[in-house]
Amino acid sequence: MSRRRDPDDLIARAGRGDPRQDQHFLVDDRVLDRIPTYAEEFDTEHALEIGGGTGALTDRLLAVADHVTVIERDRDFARFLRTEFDGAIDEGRLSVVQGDALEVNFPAYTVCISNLPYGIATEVAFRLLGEREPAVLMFQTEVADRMAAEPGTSEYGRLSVAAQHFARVEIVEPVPPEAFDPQPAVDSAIVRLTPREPDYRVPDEDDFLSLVKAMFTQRRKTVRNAIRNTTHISGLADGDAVVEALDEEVLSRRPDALEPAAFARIATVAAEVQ
Ligand SMILES: C[S@@+](CC[C@H](N)C(=O)[O-])C[C@H]1O[C@@H](n2cnc3c(N)ncnc32)[C@H](O)[C@@H]1O
Repeated sequence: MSRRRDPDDLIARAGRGDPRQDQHFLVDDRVLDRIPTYAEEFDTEHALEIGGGTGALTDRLLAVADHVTVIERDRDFARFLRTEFDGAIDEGRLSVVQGDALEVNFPAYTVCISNLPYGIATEVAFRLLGEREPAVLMFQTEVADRMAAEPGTSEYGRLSVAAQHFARVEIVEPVPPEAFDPQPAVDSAIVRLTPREPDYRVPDEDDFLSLVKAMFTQRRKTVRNAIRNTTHISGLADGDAVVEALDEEVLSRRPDALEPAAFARIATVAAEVQ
């Protein structure tokens, strides 16, 4: 790779990040250089970056992608990115979108590679999962662990089921606070999401995710009670009918022990009896 921009130089010119705005900029060149390598097996024709900041990662993405779209909420950093990368913009290789990543439309990207703003990382993850495109994302470790968690663990929850439903989830690198400026109060980890078809079917994706969301509000109850108590969240018209149609084996388990396929089975039975 040719010489990339120095992250400390970028901060010196763009200004330091404000932690209250989720602005923790990567300053460790080795981590910055490694991030695109985790996407080597993916189509990097159009990379989406959420939260461009001073552009240290944008610079690395421009070295591997034909086109990069950066979404940055902060007006000053968005303006800085447009000036700093005016050459790439003139060549038609970079688009800078100033706005909130939870609100703006995503372009038709082929891979998302981002050091996410942690305050909205879980919501962004749900949004990205629905896009069914590959991703390499920096999260705080606690969120990365939840995505990769196995049934029966305290980290296992709605995010685990959704992530594993859409993708193979791999934690590819732990990243310490010292890699950032300013340093976050938490440890971080890079997660790779490789889209895949699950080995089970769901009748309707939205209904499945609503059911999972509902059941995890009662994660330590039995499945029987969780189904009955959460119809206002799951949208099930008749929770009792669903319970009656399910086997005792699943009804007596707890939602936090159910693998994604078991939630899919409940969603299938629910669709049949509604
Ligand atoms: C953790 S920093 C990463 C910056 C840069 N990519 C890097 O790696 O150094 C997150 C960036 O997301 C931006 N941001 C925060 N909330 C955002 C939102 N809702 N939508 C888009 N960008 C946001 C912040 O201004 C900040 O620049």
